[in-house]
Amino acid sequence: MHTRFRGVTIREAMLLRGPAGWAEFSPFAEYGPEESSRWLAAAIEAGWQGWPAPVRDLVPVNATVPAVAAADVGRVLDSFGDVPAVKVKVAESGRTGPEGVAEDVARVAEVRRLRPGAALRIDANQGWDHTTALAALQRLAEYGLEYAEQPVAGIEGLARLREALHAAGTPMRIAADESVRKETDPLAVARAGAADLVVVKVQPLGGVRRALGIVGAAGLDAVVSSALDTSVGIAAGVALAASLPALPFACGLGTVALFTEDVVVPGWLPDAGHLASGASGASRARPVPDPAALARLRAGEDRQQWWRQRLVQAHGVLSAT
Ligand SMILES: O=C(O)CCC(=O)C1=CC=C[C@@H](O)[C@@H]1C(=O)O
Repeated sequence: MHTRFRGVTIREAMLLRGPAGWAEFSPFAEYGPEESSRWLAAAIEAGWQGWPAPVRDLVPVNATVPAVAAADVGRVLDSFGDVPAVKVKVAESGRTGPEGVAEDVARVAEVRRLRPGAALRIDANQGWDHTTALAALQRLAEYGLEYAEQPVAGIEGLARLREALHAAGTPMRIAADESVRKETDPLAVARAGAADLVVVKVQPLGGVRRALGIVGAAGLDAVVSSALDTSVGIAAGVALAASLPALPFACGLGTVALFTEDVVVPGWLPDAGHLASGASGASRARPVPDPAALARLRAGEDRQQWWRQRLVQAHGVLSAT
């Protein structure tokens, strides 16, 4: 990866080839069999079932700006090209005190300076406490945020913050991410009225169809994001975004731009701020890995063995349910 993101600089993924096309199984290294089993369900859908037909061709995407210094923002933005929206990471672990918040504000201000017309959203990955979030979002509101993604942890935390922002005269849309994909009940946040929209990721939610069902049952607008997938996994995100009945916000599916290299050549990067689902009959709805890139990026034998073991364990969970 060009920049450390979510604590990683190397993204590992297992690729599978089924009759419907290539599929990705890439739960983060610290995830156990239970959580990984949903990622495997998504891979099985991708490789052995395929996805529902798209209802739109073009999926607008956002640039994703990791928690870099303000001076590096321009370089990151340039790698995404001209996009309609930018998501800025804030509240990085260990940087949630006053100094960290000042860095976050500087990063957002720099994005706003460089992309005055873009829709802007922040993602705190539940890193702030209530007081810090309230103060930080009131400062950040000045830059015109379309929403704040998971500023604090928990469904009750989101609801309380949303009300406090209203009461303080700075109402702001709240998006739930961890409160959807990490909860045993992904609909609880919607039922509690704790968020205005949901962020949905295909692999953590167990596939395109399951994610579609969750969005429908939640009755909220949805933003589809990547799980930092290779272009093979991005195709599943595009399939979901292209089959949602409504797509009012740009999606976090441009993350191949954060990689130095991808298994598909060229990687699936936004073109004029969009990815094409192939609904129009054109294009590359099912990307195919490049054999030379696969050979170059192949993990060592031990690591491959570890991934095979994870696959077997995740499969064990799936077949027991
Ligand atoms: O939503 C985006 O713009 C890109 C995807 C993204 O931010 C993430 C992908 C994978 C892991 C997460 O830490 C992170 C997120 O929190 O949404």
